[in-house]
Amino acid sequence: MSSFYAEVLGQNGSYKFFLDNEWRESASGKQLAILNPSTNAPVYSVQACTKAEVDEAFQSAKRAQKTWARTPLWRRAEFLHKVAALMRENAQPIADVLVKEVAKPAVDAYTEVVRSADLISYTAEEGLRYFGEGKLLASDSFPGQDRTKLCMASKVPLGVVLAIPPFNYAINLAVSKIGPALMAGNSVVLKPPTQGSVANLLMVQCFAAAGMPPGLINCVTGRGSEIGDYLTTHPLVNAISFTGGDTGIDIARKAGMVPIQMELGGKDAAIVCADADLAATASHIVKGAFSYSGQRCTAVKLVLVEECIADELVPRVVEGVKRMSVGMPEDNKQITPVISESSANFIEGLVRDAEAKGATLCTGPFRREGNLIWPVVVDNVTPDMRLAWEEPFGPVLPIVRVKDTQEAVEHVNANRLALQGCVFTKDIDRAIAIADAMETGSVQINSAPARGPDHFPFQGFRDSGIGSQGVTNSLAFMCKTKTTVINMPKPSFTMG
Ligand SMILES: NC(=O)C1=CN([C@@H]2O[C@H](COP(=O)(O)OP(=O)(O)OC[C@H]3O[C@@H](n4cnc5c(N)ncnc54)[C@H](OP(=O)(O)O)[C@@H]3O)[C@@H](O)[C@H]2O)C=CC1
Ligand SMILES: O=C(O)[C@H](O)COP(=O)(O)O
Repeated sequence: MSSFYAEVLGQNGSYKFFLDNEWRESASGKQLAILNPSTNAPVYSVQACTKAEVDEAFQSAKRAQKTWARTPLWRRAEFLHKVAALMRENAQPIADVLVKEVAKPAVDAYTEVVRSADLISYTAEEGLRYFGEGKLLASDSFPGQDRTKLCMASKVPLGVVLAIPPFNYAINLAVSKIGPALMAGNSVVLKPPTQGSVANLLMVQCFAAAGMPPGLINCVTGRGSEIGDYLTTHPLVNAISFTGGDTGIDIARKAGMVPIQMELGGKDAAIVCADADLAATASHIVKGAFSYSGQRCTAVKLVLVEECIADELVPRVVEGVKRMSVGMPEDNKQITPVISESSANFIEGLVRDAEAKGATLCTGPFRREGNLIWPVVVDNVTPDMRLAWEEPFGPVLPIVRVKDTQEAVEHVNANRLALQGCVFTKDIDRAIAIADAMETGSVQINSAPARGPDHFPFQGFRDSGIGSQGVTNSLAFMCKTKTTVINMPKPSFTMG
């Protein structure tokens, strides 16, 4: 690894954590092993930070925030542009680490880092406009009021933001929190996913090298199950931005009066109408379901197809899936090992449950070597099967044959998860009617679900989230409104 990262790695081969612009080893003396999903062997290790170090991280972030909030907006933007440039320069080493930590195909890992740099640049520009404007309200628009009060509504920072991203977009979902938080004048305590920690530490080095004031971002490493509660209930937390699974529901319950932004799991369904272009639909479904081996919150995790065309659609999907390459992320295969052995066991359990209850495995017998699972298309899934409702987060695509689109919509709306969905039809009126009836955060018409482009609003309903992301909505989350009212002795009308 280049000298750019010399300070990040300790002499004992373990990666350090970052506090007050210093790379440090934890006083715990304990390191966490990160297993390479492709081999299940340790590949890196990081510090298991102590509660005292978490306290220090928050205290230092609190100090830094006071100064940062007084830093002119254009300087905040200038800083973020420098970070983005450094991330582009260092995209390859960060991507190489992602390949080993989370088994993301090499090209996709690189794309994620570049996309993240672009997100930072966009946030800097959008933030300049967003925070550069406030509102002036006059009292006489309210019934019975004279024009004696002028109200200035401005956007002020929240304070210290706790950012917790998941493994699957460890860099992109870290910067989608950090960028808006910093533009708004907040400081950040970052708790990276354990698998994805080293990539996050290298990313933090890009912030440090861009001239970051001490404490503006502190990055503490450790297992969520060990230090998670301590972090999320810390008295110095002023906001939490979390992306992950159902853990987020527990965090939300405990958060109290702290503003939270939650992006949680999904069970994104593709509704296929009888009049859809089946070749294009099958191609969107295959890509949507199996990119990064289905480990995307926005992956197609269920197909609901009108039964009159199911026998035409399913073979096209299966044909596409059989063409996918399976193997190691370094070789840039499309299907790579899933994140962990326990995840692979969970995915296998869902498939076995469906098989035992009479579903059809269209891609042949279930095949798995370690964490590598060959892609599975499961047809004739029925509502009594777990696959009809649960999120596999793996390369498995369940297909439910429905009598009509009303049954499909009812199925979508009965799930506790409600992130995205999509509908395929040539009839735009029908597409709009179905999209309106689907009670999910987003609906794509004639394409698979996707988060990007990253400035689009992105939100989950029900157990899939609280609040909305996308650059502008995240900027809005990262601030609060403050009003200052000018009271005048008598009504005053401009130019009046
Ligand atoms: N809606 C969306 O935008 C997205 C949702 N997701 C969802 O995320 C899930 C997969 O990601 P995964 O990383 O496995 O999710 P997890 O919920 O397991 O972990 C997410 C993050 O939370 C941390 N964490 C774990 N326990 C706690 C705790 N008690 N308190 C605070 N933090 C904790 C993890 O750290 P550690 O790694 O140390 O356990 C990790 O950094 C899927 O359900 C997926 O759908 C993923 C991407 C986007
Ligand atoms: O959270 C996720 O899984 C990703 O943000 C999905 O992003 P994409 O849909 O643009 O791949």
